[in-house]
Amino acid sequence: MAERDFIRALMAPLAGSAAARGLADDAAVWTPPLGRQLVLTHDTMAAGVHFLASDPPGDVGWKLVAVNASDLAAMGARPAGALLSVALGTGQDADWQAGFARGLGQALDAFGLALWGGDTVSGVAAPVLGMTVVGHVEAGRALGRGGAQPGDRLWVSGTIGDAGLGLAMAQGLAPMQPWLLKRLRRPMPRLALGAALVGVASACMDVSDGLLIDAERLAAASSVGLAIDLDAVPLSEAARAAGLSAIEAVVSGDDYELLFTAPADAVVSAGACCIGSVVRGAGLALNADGHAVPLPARRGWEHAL
Ligand SMILES: Nc1ncnc2c1ncn2[C@@H]1O[C@H](COP(=O)(O)OP(=O)(O)O)[C@@H](O)[C@H]1O
Ligand SMILES: Cc1ncc(C[n+]2csc(CCOP(=O)(O)OP(=O)(O)O)c2C)c(N)n1
Ligand SMILES: [Mg+2]
Ligand SMILES: [Mg+2]
Ligand SMILES: [Mg+2]
Repeated sequence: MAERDFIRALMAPLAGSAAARGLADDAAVWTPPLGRQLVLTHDTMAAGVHFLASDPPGDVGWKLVAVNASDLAAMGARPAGALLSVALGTGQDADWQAGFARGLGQALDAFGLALWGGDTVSGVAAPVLGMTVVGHVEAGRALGRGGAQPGDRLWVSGTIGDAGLGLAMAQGLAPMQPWLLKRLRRPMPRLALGAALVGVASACMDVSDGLLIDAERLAAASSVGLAIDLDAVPLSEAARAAGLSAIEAVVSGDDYELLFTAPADAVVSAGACCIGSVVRGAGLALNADGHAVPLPARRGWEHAL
């Protein structure tokens, strides 16, 4: 398919907002809501690194939107629009492209994002997808990683470790369980929770690389320590049945849950679990069954450059 046909046939139908101008101009033109601050983020997904080239293309499209929306959720932002970068190889034929567009469109709809534009290239050895998303918050109210105070409690949404098990399944290393595979391939960013945490959470981030490595980042940004009770880390029924332990769950990554702190007297919405507290000092202290647990050497995913 020619680049212009890809844009006309697959992308333009997803780009119905006035801001996108039918993808017929050189750029989008968007009017931000009065008095709101823009929140902007970008995440990349590369074949072999973030997904398998053999994954269903609709799932790849969904996940690209979801991981970006998750960073908006972490900031307490309301989603507005997205710019998409597509670099494809010969393995991504017309069927793959149509499937990708379908999953992408489903996620844009699900998370309230308009497709505003992007860029398309071919000829790369392995597909690489990038997305910039734009959201907005009430001015001065964006959440961040930096506000945790000693005495606050530490919370996490949903369940942790499901996607890591899903990855082992996708790689053929564990018996297939559709619900866990779905947790890897169709993550549900916690947009409603993030928005509800504005004015409640003292610090917030999403968990993409692993709960421990991400908690270390929150602790460092807030200049505090975090005491984490491994027994309190929420595991799904499916993960327990698969034999997952908490110490495995907290380093597995791809969770796209929210990790946040709030004052001890704050009313935290349902769907989150208290897993510890904010303390003076630095770094993480792990506990299980009332005993200190040494920090594992590998605490999550980090790209080596
Ligand atoms: N290549 C880059 N150039 C500029 N900023 C970057 C780059 N990579 C990451 N960042 C910024 O660094 C911060 C942390 O990025 P990252 O670890 O990717 O966050 P997340 O895990 O939430 O996606 C973000 O504010 C992001 O915008
Ligand atoms: C094929 C494959 N291998 C490994 C993983 C696991 N994985 C790779 S990178 C990563 C962390 C998230 O990616 P990153 O680029 O750091 O996203 P960000 O934290 O910036 O949102 C995880 C969990 C995967 N999802 N797919
Ligand atoms: Mg990122
Ligand atoms: Mg993030
Ligand atoms: Mg991210």
